[in-house]
Amino acid sequence: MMNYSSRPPEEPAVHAQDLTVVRGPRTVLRGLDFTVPRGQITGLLGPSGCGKSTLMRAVVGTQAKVTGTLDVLGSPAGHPTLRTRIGYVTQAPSVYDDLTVRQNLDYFAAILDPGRAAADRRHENVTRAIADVDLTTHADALAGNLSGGQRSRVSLAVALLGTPELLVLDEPTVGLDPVLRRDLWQLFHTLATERGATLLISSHVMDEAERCHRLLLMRAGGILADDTPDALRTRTGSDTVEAAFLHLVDEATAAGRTNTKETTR
Ligand SMILES: Nc1ncnc2c1ncn2[C@@H]1O[C@H](COP(=O)(O)OP(=O)(O)OP(=O)(O)O)[C@@H](O)[C@H]1O
Repeated sequence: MMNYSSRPPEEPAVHAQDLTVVRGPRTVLRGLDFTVPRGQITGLLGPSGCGKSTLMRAVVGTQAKVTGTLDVLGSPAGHPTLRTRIGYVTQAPSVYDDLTVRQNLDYFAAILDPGRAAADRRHENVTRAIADVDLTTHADALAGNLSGGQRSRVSLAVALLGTPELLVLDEPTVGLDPVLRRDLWQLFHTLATERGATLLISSHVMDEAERCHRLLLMRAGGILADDTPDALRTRTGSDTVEAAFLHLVDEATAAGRTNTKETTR
């Protein structure tokens, strides 16, 4: 179990101020301010191309041309000490097709926790991670013979190996059937409530927003809202987060029109 006793309770897992990212000729994220609280699930939602993956890459330290402030678990994003404290799952499953599920995990476990003395601990961690993602009955199957959803779950199991404090998951439920999606969201809640992990999860499926403790709603490289699902619904007088999002988009578009009129006057 992780020990958080030395950090102040109010310190967020992620703190961004004026976060800006340029990719190629484009400014993809424009001066974002937000925080991600510890021990909760924060959903990062918005339409395709709005900058969700870029924001996640910045948080895990793999994105170039990042300016502004971006602190992660008390250190600047990308700091070497963060490598073992963050689990990151990209949209493309990163598994070796010619290895079984268990062999894939054994391989990554050996990198994280090397040496003969750690063999028993590695075995335990690998078995737990495989069970966490519900692949115990497929542990000896070649990854190349698994379905797309099963391969994504192997990637997730790899990210769970080191018991990370912060899990950054880029669209982890894409292509999964409703039962698996529900089971994965149950796992995410268990990781937050029982293991104290912080989860930052992107999705463009609005019904998944209802399962998050907090939401960062994004649009066109900006943050449209940073609130709880309940507060968003109440503030916009909407029944669902999807309706709240559309309301906020209309509001932002109308405000943009007003600004344009004002500046062209
Ligand atoms: N290498 C690049 N050079 C220039 N622009 C890029 C590059 N990679 C991504 N972009 C642009 O940056 C923007 C944000 O991309 P990003 O992948 O972060 O969006 P996203 O919200 O994660 O989308 P999706 O939900 O489809 O994965 C997009 O408009 C994309 O076209």
